[in-house]
Amino acid sequence: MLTMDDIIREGHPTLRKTAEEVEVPLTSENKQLLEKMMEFLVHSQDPEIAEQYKLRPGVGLAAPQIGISKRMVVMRTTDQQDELVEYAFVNPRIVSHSAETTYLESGEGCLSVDREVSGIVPRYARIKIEAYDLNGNKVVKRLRGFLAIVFQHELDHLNGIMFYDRIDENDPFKKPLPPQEVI
Ligand SMILES: O=CN(O)CCNC(=O)c1cccc(Cl)c1Cl
Ligand code: NI
Repeated sequence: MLTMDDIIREGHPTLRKTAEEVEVPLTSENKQLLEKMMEFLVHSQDPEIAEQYKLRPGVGLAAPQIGISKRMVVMRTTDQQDELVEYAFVNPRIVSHSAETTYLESGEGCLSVDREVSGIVPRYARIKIEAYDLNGNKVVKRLRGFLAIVFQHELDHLNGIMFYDRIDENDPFKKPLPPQEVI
C-alpha cells in the first residue's frame, strides 16, 4: 500500500515537471498504479487506517506526487448531492471553462507541501473536462464546486504547478473580481 513515505515533497524536481501522456488502453502496470493511488485516498479517509499509518487525508492525488511523471490523477470526495464520487483520470484536460472563478475560503492544502500556505487560490467555477478512465474509455464531464477545484489542483500537478503559485503574493486574500457583464 502507498504511505506518506511514497509522497515526494516540494523541492523534489519531479513536482515541477510536465508529466508525460499515458498510452491508452492502459498497461496493467499503469492500471495497478491508478488503483494503488485510489486505495491511498480510501485509506487516508479512513480514520483507523489513517491513524495507524499516519496518513494525511486527501481528496485527490496525482502520479507526480509519488514520483511518477505520468498524466494520471485520482479524486475521491462527495459531490453536490453529497454522493461519494471516485474518479480515476488518464490524460485529463479542460476543454472549456466559465469566465467566473471561485475559491475555497479555507484555501488549499497539498500532501507534497509540509506547511500551511494560506491565501486565495483562484479556480474556474465550472469546467468541461475530457479524460480516459481506468478501462481506456473516453470520459467527458462537466464539473463545478469542490470537485472542479480539486480537479484543477490535480491537473496543476501534471503541469508542475503548486497551488501556492496561484496565490497573489502581494495580496494573498484579494478576492478575484467577478467576470465583467457585457451590457
Ligand atoms: O494533490 C492532492 N493532494 O495534495 C492531496 C491533499 N490535498 C487535498 O486533498 C486538498 C485539500 C484542500 C483543497 C484541495 Cl483542492 C485539495 Cl486537493
Ligand atoms: Ni496536491
